[in-house]
Amino acid sequence: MIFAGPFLPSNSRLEDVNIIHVHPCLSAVIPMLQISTFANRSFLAPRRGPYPSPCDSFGRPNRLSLPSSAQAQLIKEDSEHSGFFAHTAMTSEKTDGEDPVGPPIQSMQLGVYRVVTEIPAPFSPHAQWKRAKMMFPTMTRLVKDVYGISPWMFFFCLVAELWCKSIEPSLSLYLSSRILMIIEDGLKTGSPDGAAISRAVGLRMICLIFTTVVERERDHVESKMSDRLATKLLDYVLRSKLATDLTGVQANVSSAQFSEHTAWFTFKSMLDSTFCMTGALAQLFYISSTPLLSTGHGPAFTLLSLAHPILNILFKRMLWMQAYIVEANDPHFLRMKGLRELSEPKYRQDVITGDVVQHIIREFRRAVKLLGDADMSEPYWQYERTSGAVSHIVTELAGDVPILYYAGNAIMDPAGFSVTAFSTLQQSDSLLSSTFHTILNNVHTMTRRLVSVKAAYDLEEVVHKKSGNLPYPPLGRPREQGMAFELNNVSFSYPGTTAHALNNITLSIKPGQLVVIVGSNGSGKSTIIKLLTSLYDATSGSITIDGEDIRNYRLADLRHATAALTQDHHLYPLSLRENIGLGNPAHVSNVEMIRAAAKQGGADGLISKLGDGFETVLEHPRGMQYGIDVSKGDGTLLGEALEKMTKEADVSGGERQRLVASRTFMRFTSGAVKLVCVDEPSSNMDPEAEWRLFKNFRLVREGKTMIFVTHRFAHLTKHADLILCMKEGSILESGTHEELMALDGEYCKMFEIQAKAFD
Ligand SMILES: Nc1ncnc2c1ncn2[C@@H]1O[C@H](COP(=O)(O)OP(=O)(O)OP(=O)(O)O)[C@@H](O)[C@H]1O
Repeated sequence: MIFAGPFLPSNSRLEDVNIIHVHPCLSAVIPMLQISTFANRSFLAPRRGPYPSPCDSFGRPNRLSLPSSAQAQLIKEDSEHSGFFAHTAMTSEKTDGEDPVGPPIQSMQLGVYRVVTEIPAPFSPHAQWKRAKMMFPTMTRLVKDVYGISPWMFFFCLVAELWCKSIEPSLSLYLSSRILMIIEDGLKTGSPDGAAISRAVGLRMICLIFTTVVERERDHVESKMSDRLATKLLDYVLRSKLATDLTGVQANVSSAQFSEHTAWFTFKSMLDSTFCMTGALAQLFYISSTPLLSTGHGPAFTLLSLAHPILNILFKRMLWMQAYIVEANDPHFLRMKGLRELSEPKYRQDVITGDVVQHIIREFRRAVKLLGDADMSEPYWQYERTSGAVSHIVTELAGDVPILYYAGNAIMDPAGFSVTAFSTLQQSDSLLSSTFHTILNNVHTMTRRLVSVKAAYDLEEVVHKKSGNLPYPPLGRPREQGMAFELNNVSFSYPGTTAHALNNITLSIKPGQLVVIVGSNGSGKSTIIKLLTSLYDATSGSITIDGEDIRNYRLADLRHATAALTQDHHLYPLSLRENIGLGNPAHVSNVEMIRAAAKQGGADGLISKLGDGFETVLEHPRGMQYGIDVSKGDGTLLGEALEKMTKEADVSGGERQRLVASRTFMRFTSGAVKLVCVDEPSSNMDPEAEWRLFKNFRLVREGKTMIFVTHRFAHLTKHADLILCMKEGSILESGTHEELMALDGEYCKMFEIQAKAFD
């Protein structure tokens, strides 16, 4: 059970976050923290500004994410800390992994949770400047992107923010103090000036109405800008990610997490920080320069009002003010949770047929007993409680110091006491406190978010597999001939690993041959296919296609000439028509071709049974329907509505494989395919479907070299021109079925094991 903080955006999907598994209690905490956002226009504001908002201007929770290298470190140090729990302790983590990014991290145990945070670096102007310089190009590019969406909307946002964050709070403060002053004067003289009071109240009302209109319009425009920026950036990220080949994926370079609204939130944080700063300066100027307020006390009062937010920041431990990771690591707590999950419908059948109900209850009680009084409350609260009692009391008292100061002065010098000044200074205390918090929070979140935005922009720099210049098929080559391969001493290790998946493979595949690769698990069968289909380059040795080094050909041409079908291929979250049609994008709407391909893949029957036929969407994009505080089958009408909404057509595993295979048959309609690689695509198919599939492949083999990987010999090996029997990354035996049987070696042994089953 792991989750990452401070918060996930309400519109984020689980796969958008770096560390998955979001703690359910987070949803309970967010509204509580949202309540604490400060109403800075209140007439007589509460004494103490609350914590800075963890939400953006749309009320959506902020989101931060850790750099992937930090995760790697955390995962790495997992083992070092297992078994360490049930007390509060802080240890510094080593960050000596490869490619360390960001500040060092520290881990602490809070009850049943381990919490990992960054250790804030001591303030260093040089380091800050370096960091700012590093982020400057990202900031500039972001501002340009936002401006590019709509210049007038951009300027409207600037002006609206300037009004709402800088001008309006000071103006409000001025107007409310003016109303109070007139009232106070009236009380002193015994004849209140009704006209002046009405004018001042009217002005304040106008200001309030104007601000409300500006805010509404601003929210409207910002929401549009946010969506447009999101789609612009998503388009960019999509293009970059789709261009990333397996080498990049394997090296984890395309895993930059990017929630669609991150860029806008970053821009907003930049605006907010700037205008909050100018707003704070305006307030300070007003307090210290207004004669009524500055009767010797304004500046002192101003300084004292800053004590509370400063002490709060220095001493109050607030987990959500920083990026953090929480992991429930108490074994008894985890066991208790695991046992509790066994009551979910998913496990019903196993639990009932396994007759384990009593065991689960007994073990659950045992885990609860062993857990004892270990603190299970949310880590945010536990973290807050780790701050010392003295600093806590001092911080809270600091909030009252400005008022105590003023009250003391009122006793010493009653003539200089003014209720208006008292109230205005009290308001400004709250206002400054809140502004201060907002600035700090914004600067902090902006810095973190800029890292995500930079990661998204950096996707452009991902090193892709190099492409050669030679066209394929080479000019003058007979069009109806399959690919020919020569592998010479080929060895291969996957990126980031040292173990050889393939060892000194030497092999020759003639054009149009039907090759079958067999061998034990992990022997390198799929890896050979990945090299032949140019997903990876050999680590050493050479591979040629039609006598030319494979790396010299244009990658796009090779991909066009290759059809691959493996058990790792998936259905797309699109209609079945597109799922099959995309085998040949040029004919994605050609129903006749798609129907024929579906027949060859054995999927025609199942498609006709589905209500929407070829338009059925089996895989919907994730997270498109969800309920809050409602669950399917909870007995409410809402629960029932959710159930109907999320009910999707589904097919069996074997039927899925038939659909994916149909896409490969559609691919043949391009006429360009010269190599077909089929890697165990029929593991879930019934014997007849499997037999038909291989038969249909053999029927279209003309002009193509076909390579099959299989564990089931029956349908293929007797038709094979060449069988490769692999073991531990090497080719142990090669030849036809008869030749290998005559060898009486590994192949013969495997064949006989399968044949014996039928004796
Ligand atoms: N993406 C990867 N990263 C690192 N190592 C990998 C990767 N894929 C496979 N390997 C390793 O490479 C070796 C060969 O794997 P490969 O998938 O080619 O075996 P296989 O013969 O196809 O196995 P199976 O019959 O189980 O499908 C194995 O030791 C495997 O663990």
